[in-house]
Amino acid sequence: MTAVIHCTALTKKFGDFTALDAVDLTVGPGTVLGYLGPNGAGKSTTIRMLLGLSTPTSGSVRVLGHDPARDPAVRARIGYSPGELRLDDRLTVAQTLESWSRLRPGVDTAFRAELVDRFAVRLDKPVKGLSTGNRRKIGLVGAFMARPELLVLDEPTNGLDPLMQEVFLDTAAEAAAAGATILLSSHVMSEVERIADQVVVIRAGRVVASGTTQEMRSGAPLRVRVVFDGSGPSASDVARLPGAAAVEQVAPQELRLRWTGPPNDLLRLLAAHDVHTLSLPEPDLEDAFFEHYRSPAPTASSPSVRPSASVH
Ligand SMILES: Nc1ncnc2c1ncn2[C@@H]1O[C@H](COP(=O)(O)OP(=O)(O)OP(=O)(O)O)[C@@H](O)[C@H]1O
Repeated sequence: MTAVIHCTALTKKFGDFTALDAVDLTVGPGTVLGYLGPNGAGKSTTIRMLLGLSTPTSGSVRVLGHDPARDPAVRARIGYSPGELRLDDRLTVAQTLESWSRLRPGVDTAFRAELVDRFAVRLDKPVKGLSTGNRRKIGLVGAFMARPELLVLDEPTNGLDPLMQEVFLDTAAEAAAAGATILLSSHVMSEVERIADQVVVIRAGRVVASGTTQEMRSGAPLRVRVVFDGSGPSASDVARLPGAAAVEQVAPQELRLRWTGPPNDLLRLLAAHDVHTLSLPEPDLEDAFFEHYRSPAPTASSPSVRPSASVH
């Protein structure tokens, strides 16, 4: 099966600065990929190369089997919602959507009208002076309206109110159900968790983790809270266990800590005491994500957790 996105050792330098460093990324058809990373991680840099808007310093990028910089026709098969949408300020919203529709084949005008309705877009407004959220909504209608094979969405909910975020998630889920491949760059874990099958986390231009949302969650530390009847183990005893981190004695009979891995050693230690309450909630993707923020930035000698990302 041909990958929809296939990047090999993708590298982008701006002068001496390496914004993206040998990223391998393979996204199979029909996959919804959450592409996550803190500010400046390299998400938009990757996206611009996927669209042929910028060329790699080294490495290769293939989108729908083509090199997007050499074969710009492939752009017509991609629905793109940029992080910052540039619009022609002389046009109205209706004229903007009409001009985009003329540029690309396959726009279903009935579906476009439905999207305008869903996203509560005011067609008669001049684009000049539109709010960030309203600009975002136009960009999303433009991305979805031709039912493209690949949707590349750069922080699509930035500036949207909660109702519109829901509309976006429903529309993206509908496109995915119809077989579209989606690359969703985001800071918002909850939305990624709702629709992504796979997650890739980049940081300082490198892939630091990748896997299914479930795998990401299971690799995340548990936030443990334990309250004892009587005395418990000392914080230093708990901190000596290899899975423990950030152990805090928050009250004479209460400990809080983060735990990574199977909790057997911890349970054995706790069982020697009289435990009143033990709370060990299921980690969520937010925890997994912030774990990658907290760990030291990757360097050449300490590469990523799983340095390449292959998701199908
Ligand atoms: N044209 C450019 N010239 C110089 N540096 C650039 C250029 N474009 C991006 N960078 C730098 O490359 C790094 C990655 O930027 P990028 O916009 O890809 O990050 P991002 O993950 O999309 O971040 P954000 O979430 O803030 O949008 C940043 O340090 C940025 O300052």
